[in-house]
Amino acid sequence: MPSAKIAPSLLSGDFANLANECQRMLKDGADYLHMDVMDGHFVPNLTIGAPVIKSLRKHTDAFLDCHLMVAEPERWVDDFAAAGTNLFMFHYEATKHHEALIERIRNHGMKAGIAIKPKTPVDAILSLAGQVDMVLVMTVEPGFGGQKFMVDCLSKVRALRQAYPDLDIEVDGGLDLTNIDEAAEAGANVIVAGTSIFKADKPAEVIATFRNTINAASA
Ligand SMILES: O=C(CO)[C@@H](O)[C@H](O)COP(=O)(O)O
Repeated sequence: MPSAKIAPSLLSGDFANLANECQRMLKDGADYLHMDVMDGHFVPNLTIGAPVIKSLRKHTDAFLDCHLMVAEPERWVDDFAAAGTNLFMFHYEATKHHEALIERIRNHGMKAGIAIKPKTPVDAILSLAGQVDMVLVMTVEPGFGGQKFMVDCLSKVRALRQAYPDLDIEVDGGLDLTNIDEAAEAGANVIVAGTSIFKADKPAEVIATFRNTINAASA
């Protein structure tokens, strides 16, 4: 399995101080910055859009892992590419035109990712997973930080890892020091975490433990 990448979710950071929060996470060892984009339709919450990514890009060269929890993700490819997004992660449930969207994202110079909600079976994306740079298995219902980790979702990670030994498989939602072992054992290598990193006394130690646990499982 590929090496660990730890992606703090800025949803748990201070939105009024976003550039500094990103720098803080990078200094503490983050590999990616996970940006949660919510439209109030696909999920019952509203966060940021491409203008914020564009502003942030002026402050950092870091890998921006943008998770679009939006209806009609096709509408936003141009804007997010122009804003400086590295990876455009869309939801399987949000479109019927998966392959065309993957191609369009790539043609705009971004990496492409596909995400599934907890109730979506893994079979829905088993073949599509071979066409993307990263798959995201949600381990909470998308929309809010601070929810309880849904351990049952790890069976989907196991199935994906078995089918794709070299794929980046991301998990997101409720990840913390009590469940990172299970996520690692299932085969996840990209860890998104908001609450457990931002609320920690020493975020750098949490990030390091996540990384060591994933890398130990893949050794
Ligand atoms: O996409 C989402 C929620 O929809 C996540 O990225 C959360 O922001 C993760 O936060 P924690 O569950 O780790 O607090």
